[in-house]
Amino acid sequence: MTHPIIESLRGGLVVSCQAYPGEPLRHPETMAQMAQAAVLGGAVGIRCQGLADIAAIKGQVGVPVIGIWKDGHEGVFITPTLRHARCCMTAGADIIALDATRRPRPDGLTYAQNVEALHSEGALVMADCGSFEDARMAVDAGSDIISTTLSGYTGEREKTTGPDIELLERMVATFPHTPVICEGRIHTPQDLKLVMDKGAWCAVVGTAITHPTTITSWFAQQCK
Ligand SMILES: CC(=O)N[C@H](C=O)[C@@H](O)[C@H](O)[C@H](O)COP(=O)(O)O
Repeated sequence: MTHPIIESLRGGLVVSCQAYPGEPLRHPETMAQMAQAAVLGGAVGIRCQGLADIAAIKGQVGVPVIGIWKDGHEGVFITPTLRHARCCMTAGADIIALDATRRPRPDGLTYAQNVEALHSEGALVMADCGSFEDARMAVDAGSDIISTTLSGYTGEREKTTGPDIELLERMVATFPHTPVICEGRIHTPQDLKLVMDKGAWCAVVGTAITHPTTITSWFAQQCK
């Protein structure tokens, strides 16, 4: 049976609210306000980064929160170790998203060992995959959700202009018993409709909703 928290995301839009060190919106309260605004617009879940943001957002919204902790910029950096994952749990995340590539992890544990430990502690795990082979590994490891998050960022898949539809379709067709989230480069409502039509359990949109600097640049480029 699908866990009620995952069931509540089915068919809906999850909004990723993230701002990075040095960026003007980098403040937990600002991200919590962003998350509240997204929920008012119809988001069924929020994805967010960093312990302070997870806690601030959990304090303000009733929808499930997918928590990550990005540490570093190279190799495995999305919730790279079991320690990072446990901290996300403690901060209040309902679902912990982890890098689910087949690359070595900084603490020497395998992805499967992370899932096993987190499940024994009551967490739900979302696998951020960069390829079909990652998705297979993540399903074999017992992930609660698999996603296309890292497609185009790990060298295994070309970085498509929009979402990686080909990978999404293959994951949906091959793993019918594991919810597949489409995440990454969904930039328009039309992109979102397409990924839902292709069988995504739900979709995560970040930049196109919550990163005004990038959105502004899309418009500004048209003035040059
Ligand atoms: C690759 C990576 O680090 N992705 C991150 C994962 O949390 C975020 O930077 C993205 O904003 C998120 O995946 C949503 O994608 P998009 O912003 O394209 O809608």
